[in-house]
Amino acid sequence: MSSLVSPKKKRSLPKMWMKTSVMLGIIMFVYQMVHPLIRKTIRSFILRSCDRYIQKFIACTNPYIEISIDECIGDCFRLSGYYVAIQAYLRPKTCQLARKMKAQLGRNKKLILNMADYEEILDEFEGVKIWWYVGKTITQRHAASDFENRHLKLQFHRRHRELITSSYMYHVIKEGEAILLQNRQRKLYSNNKTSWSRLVFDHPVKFHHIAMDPVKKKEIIDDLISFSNGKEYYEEIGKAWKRGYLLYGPPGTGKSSMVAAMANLLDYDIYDLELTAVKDNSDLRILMHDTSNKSIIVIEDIDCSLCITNKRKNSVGKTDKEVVVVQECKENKVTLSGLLNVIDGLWSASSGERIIVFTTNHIENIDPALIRKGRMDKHIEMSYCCFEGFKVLAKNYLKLDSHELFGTVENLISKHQITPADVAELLIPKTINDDPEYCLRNLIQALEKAKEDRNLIANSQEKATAGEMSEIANPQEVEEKPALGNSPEVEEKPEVANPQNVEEKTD
Ligand SMILES: Nc1ncnc2c1ncn2[C@@H]1O[C@H](COP(=O)(O)OP(=O)(O)OP(=O)(O)O)[C@@H](O)[C@H]1O
Ligand SMILES: [Mg+2]
Repeated sequence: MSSLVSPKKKRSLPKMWMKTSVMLGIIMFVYQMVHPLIRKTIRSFILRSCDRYIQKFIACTNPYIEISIDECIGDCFRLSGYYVAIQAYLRPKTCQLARKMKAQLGRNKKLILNMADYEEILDEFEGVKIWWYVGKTITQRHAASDFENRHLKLQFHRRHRELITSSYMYHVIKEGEAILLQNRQRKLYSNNKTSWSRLVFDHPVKFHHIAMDPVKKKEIIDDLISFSNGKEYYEEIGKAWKRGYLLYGPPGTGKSSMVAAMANLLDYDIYDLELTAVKDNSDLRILMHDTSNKSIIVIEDIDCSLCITNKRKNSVGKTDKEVVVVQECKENKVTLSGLLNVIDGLWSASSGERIIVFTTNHIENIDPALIRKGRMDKHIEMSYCCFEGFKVLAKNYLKLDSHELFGTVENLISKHQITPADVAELLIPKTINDDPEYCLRNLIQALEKAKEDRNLIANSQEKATAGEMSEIANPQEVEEKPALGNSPEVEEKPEVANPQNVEEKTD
């Protein structure tokens, strides 16, 4: 072999290497000498051109398509709703399949597991395999800090492009959002002048705790459920997806409890709007527009809230309480028309499902404009405790479905007005020795006392009316009374009342 290579060529090889090395050395030296910025540009140009060719090469040989979803949007401060929903959708599979996971503390200190960075899991949809992968890119946001922006990437074969883009992606987001909704921590918002502060809403009351006529209760539940499922229906009839409820009745009949039960049934937040804290109509508008979908906006005791009721406007013959309200009205500039405008504006401006609830002890004091159908679609009377309501409370508080004393309770409760709040209070065992029978007897005693009180009142009323009647029936007696001379006022009256008497005297 060695005889085939000429000695001249043998000598020129090391020479060539030397030349090339020198050339490379010079290039490297010049490259090092140029401005770092130019260096960076050259480097990224080379990388980009390589990357393009690499991508082209991969595209020719790789039949898989990728879609990526960023964790943050825009300015990197806002979490992408899609990302969170997809994470929720993948969570059950993550727990089953992922080898590396990240743990977070969620609602009620529940552990939430998500895929760790660079982890991959497999999903299947209508027999098609889809790979999900978590990646991240690091961007320099400030000189001092780098920002990690994660993304979820899904990979699938190009022959399933149509299925994935038109069905699978929607399926994932819909499922994910449903999971999020189920697990979300609901909020109770309360307002100051222009903003809301929030607390975790964790009221345990459900509809089965509410003591009321079961037929009426079912009607309300059906109404709420058909409202919450009625997106398409509301669209079809061209009506905003909103519903207004007016709850009225004496104190302690369960109006506030009903609002909490509604929120629990529909899984909504509650905005407890205190109108007396709001300065004027424009602040009210700000507050109302700052409420979110899937929420109940409740204005408690609407008749006492502001100068927006009939009674407050015509405040002749005011009671002390009313005087206070009228004084407040002068300072407070939220008006009835302002409230109506804001409610109607909110109805037309927002697209999601919302409920507004007014509660009152005095429906007769509310301006009809405020509660007309269309604004307050359903008027619900919360009334005194009936026997069916008592049974609900007995079941809740005493775990009793029946008892020999139920008959007595039924007999008494149908004749005497007692609020569910009072019944509930009487049925709660106060000491460890208070057995159900003791509590029932307490209730019976209270009902019997109410019966006696009512009889007493009725008797005294009867006497009073009998007295009045006899006064009207026998007017002479009335005239004669002054003659009895029992009071100084009566003594003076005849002289003024009967000028003839005076004349007679002078005669
Ligand atoms: N219908 C009811 N069913 C079950 N519990 C009730 C009912 N009504 C009242 N209660 C009990 O009484 C308490 C007070 O009731 P709630 O605050 O709901 O009454 P309200 O009608 O809103 O009174 P107010 O008009 O004074 O605001 C509740 O916490 C609950 O324990
Ligand atoms: Mg209340």
